Amino acid sequence: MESSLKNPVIDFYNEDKATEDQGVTPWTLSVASGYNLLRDPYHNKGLAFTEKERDAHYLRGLLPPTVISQDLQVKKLLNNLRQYQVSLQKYMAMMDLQESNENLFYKLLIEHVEELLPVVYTPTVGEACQKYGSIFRRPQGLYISLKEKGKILEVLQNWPETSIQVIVVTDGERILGLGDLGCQGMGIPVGKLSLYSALGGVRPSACLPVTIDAGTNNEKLLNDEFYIGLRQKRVTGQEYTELVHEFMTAVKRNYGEKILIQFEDFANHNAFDLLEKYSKTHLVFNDDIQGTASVVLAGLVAALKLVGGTLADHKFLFLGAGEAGTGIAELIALEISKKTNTALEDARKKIWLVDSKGLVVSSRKESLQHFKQPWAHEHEPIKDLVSAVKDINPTVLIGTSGVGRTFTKEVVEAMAAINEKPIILALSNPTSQSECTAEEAYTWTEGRAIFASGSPFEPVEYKGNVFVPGQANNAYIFPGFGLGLIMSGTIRVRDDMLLAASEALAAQVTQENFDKGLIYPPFINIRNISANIAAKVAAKAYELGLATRLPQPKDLVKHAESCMYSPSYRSYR
Ligand SMILES: NC(=O)C1=CN([C@@H]2O[C@H](COP(=O)(O)OP(=O)(O)OC[C@H]3O[C@@H](n4cnc5c(N)ncnc54)[C@H](OP(=O)(O)O)[C@@H]3O)[C@@H](O)[C@H]2O)C=CC1
Ligand SMILES: CC(=O)C(=O)O
Ligand SMILES: [Mg+2]
Repeated sequence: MESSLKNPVIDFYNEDKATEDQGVTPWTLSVASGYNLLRDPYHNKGLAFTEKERDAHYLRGLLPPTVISQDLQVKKLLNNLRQYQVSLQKYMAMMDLQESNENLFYKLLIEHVEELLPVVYTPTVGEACQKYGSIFRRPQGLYISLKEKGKILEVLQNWPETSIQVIVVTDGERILGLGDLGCQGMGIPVGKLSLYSALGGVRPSACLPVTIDAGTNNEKLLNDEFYIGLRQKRVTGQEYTELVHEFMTAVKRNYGEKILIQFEDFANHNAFDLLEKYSKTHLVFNDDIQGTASVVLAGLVAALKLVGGTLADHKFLFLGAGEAGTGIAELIALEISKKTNTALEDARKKIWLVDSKGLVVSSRKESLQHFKQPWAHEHEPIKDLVSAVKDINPTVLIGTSGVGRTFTKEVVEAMAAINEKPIILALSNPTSQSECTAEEAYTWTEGRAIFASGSPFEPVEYKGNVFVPGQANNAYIFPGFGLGLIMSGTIRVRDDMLLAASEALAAQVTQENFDKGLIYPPFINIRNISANIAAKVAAKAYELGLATRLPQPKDLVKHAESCMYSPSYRSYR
């Protein structure tokens, strides 16, 4: 990748802002041209180069004579993608496009987000990570392994872009509900950052995917000849801590105080501690703990319109007491506590969690990990979920176990027996790990469930009615949340910002959505939704005195929209 990357010759995205915010030179005389221009994914337009551009940039003869519009390119690519029967082939075609013509990739993704989200994100990204070694073509992010220990700052400087605003980092130990995929977890930061740009409008060149390779305990990968990571067991303790700390320190040193770092798909034995440790010194958030919490709270608040009552009137039961489960539980409790002016401990009493050993109860407290302890209420032990449902009588059942088909017919029927409109959220990803399918949820509740899942399901026909399941995925939150932090120059994340994001998302659910039983707005409006989320998050940051970009813009929604990356081609002078 040559210098043209850093010195675009185009009417650069939001030039004035880019200059002011990131110190980028907006105009430069260094011109990528000819063959190199066609090989430069950031400036390539393929057949859309105009006659004048072909003359000016030495492209004559390098392209066939026809000139087509970007819209026609999108149409052609969509037609081509639809020919593939296998999702992974679609994924690879999308990755090839991203690596050959970035603007076209984003235009296609933005304009057909509902069709293509399952391709670049869950569920297909899960399979892509499992097979990442076999399908690996070109690096899409930075690999920081134990081999780089002691020189991580230099490694960061190898990345061709300098004005990075957001990093998504994983160590690959808990990739979706697929377990430890080691270095091949890279598909997740790459996918998440594609959504930062497509859904949240963060400039693609400001995004950096990172995978920390501290080894893997996945024997299958260790024995796989195509595995791309270190062939050793994971390091733990001091060695792991030092590696991550060196990375965190180098990132701040290289990119400054306002660089946003999103932790993604770390195992829970590291995730909570890293969040706690670095939230004091860095702009960090954990998507699985906090982003998920914000999206689920939004869905539940919206669902109140369908089921009635306040959040405090409901009772919540989780299958899975890890990052997602306890993260969501805590934000629900916080919201209830704030809204009803009650103590957090009392609000927590409305929430129950089941882990692999059964209901989390006080008699287990000594042996529980610290993040489960606030949920260890007084109750006799219960081993299985059906008994827990029958005993606790929840109005809301949330799956965050990472284990598929754990909401059995008996469990769902028990929910339906207790509730007129049971709220059932099967959040585990990818589709194979979903606690139940949409069809099961609607059939077993005779069409009464309010259902959403982490990975998408098709609409279901049941007794002549069509039920449209929602997608409860943190993808609704993190792109807009990140945009809000970046555009306001915020330096720390606070729970109140997550609540603000949640409120903004819930407010985007329309009567038309409710009439279809939906508790989330469709993804088709996501850029508008993200602008609203960004505005609320930024407003909260200004209110808390954590935003550094002053003065505060008067209309934050308009400001968010004006900051958003557009994938339309610019004309090359
Ligand atoms: N929809 C969305 O936006 C998101 C979805 N997720 C999904 O949520 C799932 C869990 O992620 P995360 O919370 O980070 O994972 P964790 O590993 O932190 O937590 C998993 C929890 O599930 C429990 N568990 C595992 N197996 C069973 C079982 N058979 N019965 C009951 N409980 C069980 C574990 O129990 P124990 O503690 O005893 O081991 C643990 O408490 C993943 O599939 C992930 O893809 C995550 C983030 C966002
Ligand atoms: C969606 C997501 O972040 C997860 O499943 O881990
Ligand atoms: Mg995740």
